[in-house]
Amino acid sequence: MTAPLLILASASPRRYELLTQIGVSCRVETADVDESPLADETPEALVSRLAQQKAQAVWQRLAATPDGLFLPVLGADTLGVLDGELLLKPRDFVDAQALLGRMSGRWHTIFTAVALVTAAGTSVVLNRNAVKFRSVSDAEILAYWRTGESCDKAGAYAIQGRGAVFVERLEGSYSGVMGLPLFETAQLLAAAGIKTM
Ligand SMILES: Cc1cn([C@H]2C[C@H](O)[C@@H](COP(=O)(O)OP(=O)(O)OP(=O)(O)O)O2)c(=O)[nH]c1=O
Repeated sequence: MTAPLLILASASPRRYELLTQIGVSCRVETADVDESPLADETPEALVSRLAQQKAQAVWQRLAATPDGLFLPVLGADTLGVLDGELLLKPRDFVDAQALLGRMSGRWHTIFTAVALVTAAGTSVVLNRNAVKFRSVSDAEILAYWRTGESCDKAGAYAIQGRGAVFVERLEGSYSGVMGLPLFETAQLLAAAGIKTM
């Protein structure tokens, strides 16, 4: 087991897999962060703030421990936007049905922000993706809900799973929609001296 290069401040298994894909070994440490938007906060500001807060909360907790490793801490947040409304994780089937029904046949935006905290401070990058859904019937939405894939995903779908069948077109980063844009993440890590090759 190679020593972790960084701490991943995320419970998302997708983010762990994506970091592993580019050869970055990490240890997962999560922190509870209130993800509710501030008044009049834009989606871009919200997703960037949450990515930073997740990483900074873990950094501060580790720094306070006796063996505070001071390994860099990476955090991320993903959300969708359609007609100015946030597309977050569905609360239940009715919520998922409303989300996917609104997204059916239309373009929506998926934002993912990635934040890296090191002793030198915090850097953050924002990745923006445009996703076009084909038309999705109510019967398909119900069948999709029953797969269980919707519940822990922003926008109630997983592009890396069965949700791929809804995605007619993507302008941006597949890994960014999944929750960790690998090009931007590698750039962020390289700027902090963390090589992926
Ligand atoms: C749109 C989309 C989102 N997602 C996932 C990525 C994230 O895990 C989740 C968005 O919720 P987030 O709050 O960004 O992340 P999380 O709650 O899973 O983990 P943590 O807060 O601890 O970092 O949606 C996919 O897996 N595939 C997709 O196509």
